[in-house]
Amino acid sequence: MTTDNSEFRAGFVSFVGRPNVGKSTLTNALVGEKVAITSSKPQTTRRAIRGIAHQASGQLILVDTPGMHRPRTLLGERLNAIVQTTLGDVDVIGFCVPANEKIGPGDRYINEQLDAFPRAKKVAIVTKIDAASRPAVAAQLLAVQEMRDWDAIIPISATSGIQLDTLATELIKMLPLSQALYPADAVTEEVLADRISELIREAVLEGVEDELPHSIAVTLDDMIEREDKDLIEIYANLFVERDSQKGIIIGHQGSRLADVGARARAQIEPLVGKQVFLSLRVKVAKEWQRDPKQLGRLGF
Ligand SMILES: Nc1nc2c(ncn2[C@@H]2O[C@H](COP(=O)(O)OP(=O)(O)OP(=O)(O)O)[C@@H](O)[C@H]2O)c(=O)[nH]1
Repeated sequence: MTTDNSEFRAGFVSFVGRPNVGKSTLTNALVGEKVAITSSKPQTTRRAIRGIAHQASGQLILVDTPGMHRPRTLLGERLNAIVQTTLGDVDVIGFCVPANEKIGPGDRYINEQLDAFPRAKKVAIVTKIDAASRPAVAAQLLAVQEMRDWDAIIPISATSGIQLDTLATELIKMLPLSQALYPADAVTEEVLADRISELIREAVLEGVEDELPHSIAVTLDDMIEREDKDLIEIYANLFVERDSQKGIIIGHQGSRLADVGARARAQIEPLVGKQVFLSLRVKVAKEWQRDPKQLGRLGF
């Protein structure tokens, strides 16, 4: 290991930004393994997930937060509280803004919130540069520069792998001198059950209508390692808010749910290194986003 190197740095970095700007995709690209779920639906990240990116010069511990936005429900308030606690603790905050969308009120709101964390270095990351023309990227870099006195401004593309090493190197330079905080092969601290739940949520979100994503929560009832076979049995619940949503998820004669199960299994099997039997049950928890008791039960 490189821990005896006196120049080695290690610390915590969190990416913030409007929903859908590419924070989870960036986390995954830096870590090189699927640790945070990504989705084309906004606001799908609900937990502070840690991914760890290892470089010769240091170790970046990535704390993935839910999207920061003006809260409208109790769930929204709790999510914002998670963001506040997380950001109070990190060495660097990476403010993400996509190259292919104009800076708007949502971006400015988040930028203003960053004043509350004077300890953290602040880096602007212009994401998705593969999806914008060169002049548009240049214009976005200028617009971002006007927002505050950043410690660095770095354009990247997570999906095309552009400038990811540069970003990692620059972020590591801003971390404190420290020996490695995790073993070199660690990619995440999140417990297996949480990662499995997130993969199931991701599978459910694929191809559903816009109103649904906020209304889905996944809990695991049980995970049983079979002794007679190379098999893990996973029993999971999908919570929705209304009966009508239950129908959407299950689909005609259970066809959608079967697809969801197949997609989730394909993601979970490489993670656990075994065959997976997955049982999904769809349940209705009325208005769970507004009910403190239910939120607690569902792990928020
Ligand atoms: N073209 C392009 N698309 C990207 C890039 N990074 C992410 N995306 C897409 O943008 C969408 C949102 O990405 P996510 O990583 O889920 O965004 P997020 O900011 O984590 O979103 P929330 O979890 O909702 O906060 C997905 O459809 C990604 O495939 C990129 O570098 N280039």
